[in-house]
Amino acid sequence: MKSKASAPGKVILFGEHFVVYGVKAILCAIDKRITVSAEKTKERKISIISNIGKLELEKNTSLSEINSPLKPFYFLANKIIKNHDTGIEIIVESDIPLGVGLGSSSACCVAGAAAISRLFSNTTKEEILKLAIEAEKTIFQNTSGADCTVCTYGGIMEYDKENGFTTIESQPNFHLVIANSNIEHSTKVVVAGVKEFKEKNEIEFTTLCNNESKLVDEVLKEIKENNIKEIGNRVTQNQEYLEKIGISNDKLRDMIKIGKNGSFGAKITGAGGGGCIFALTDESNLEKTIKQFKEKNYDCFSAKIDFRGLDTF
Ligand SMILES: Nc1ncnc2c1ncn2[C@@H]1O[C@H](COP(=O)(O)OP(=O)(O)OP(=O)(O)O)[C@@H](O)[C@H]1O
Ligand SMILES: C[C@@](O)(CCO)CC(=O)[O-]
Repeated sequence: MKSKASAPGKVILFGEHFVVYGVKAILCAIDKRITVSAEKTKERKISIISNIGKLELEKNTSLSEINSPLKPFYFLANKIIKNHDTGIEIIVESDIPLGVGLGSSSACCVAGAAAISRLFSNTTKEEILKLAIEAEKTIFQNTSGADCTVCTYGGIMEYDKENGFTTIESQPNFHLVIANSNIEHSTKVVVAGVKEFKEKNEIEFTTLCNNESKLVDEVLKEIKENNIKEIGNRVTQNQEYLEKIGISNDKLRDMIKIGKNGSFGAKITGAGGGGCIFALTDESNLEKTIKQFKEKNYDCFSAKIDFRGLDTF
């Protein structure tokens, strides 16, 4: 028997990094996916095959001995098959570029948790999300849980660490143009850098958290009114807060300048330090924005909101 699951990547529209410290964020899932298939095997090993490499280990290997980006899959498989007399083979297929802020790790953890657990029982989305966050913590202990949540449920949502998520019911008519700096980041490393900034600048960081929190509340009102111009201004304002915490660089600033030129606003999305930015557009300025990135030889594509979330088949 084979079990298959897929989960979308994501864009953080507002609130990355501040969400780790309890501020509300706004996120949406995007139409790029990771698909994981899992199959029981007679050989009692855990084997993982992905476009980024392979890992094959005996059951019950200590996690501290595993130095592989495939560790979250091993963690999930070992936890789930612990009491079953079986091995497992996992295959990962991805169309989400890795380490650029589009939630590849969360999509892996969500699709992995679903594909593996559903070989044994009919796990709910809630249970899968819990497993996925545990798996993500094997590579990035401090995760806010925001990314796994939106990859599980899809759509557009507000999220905070204490209260979890609330779906945003109004479906704004915007398009996102995502441009990739092709500078890979490690979310864990960038988040650690922000922690250092916070510790050295406690007062400034608290002010930034308060400002971000107000900004997110205003955006939630503007989304209801579909006021795209105003939402775009908030995107640009949010980027200023991200500049202050040190996760931007010259290339990202150049991309944001290009993005802002044709669109309603542009900012980094995800951890930063590299990775992607997005520009907020609608039908009126979508093509122009894409053209401007292409003219400067930036890798870019338009993304739609994914409303499917986790899919199992
Ligand atoms: N195709 C893949 N196959 C296996 N593992 C993958 C794949 N893509 C991503 N991963 C997992 O996700 C990790 C990258 O996660 P990281 O958090 O650094 O970036 P991201 O999730 O793409 O960005 P962000 O967290 O900012 O959205 C990899 O080290 C690996 O563990
Ligand atoms: C940087 C961060 O806010 C988002 C990464 O996509 C980290 C997190 O929320 O776990």
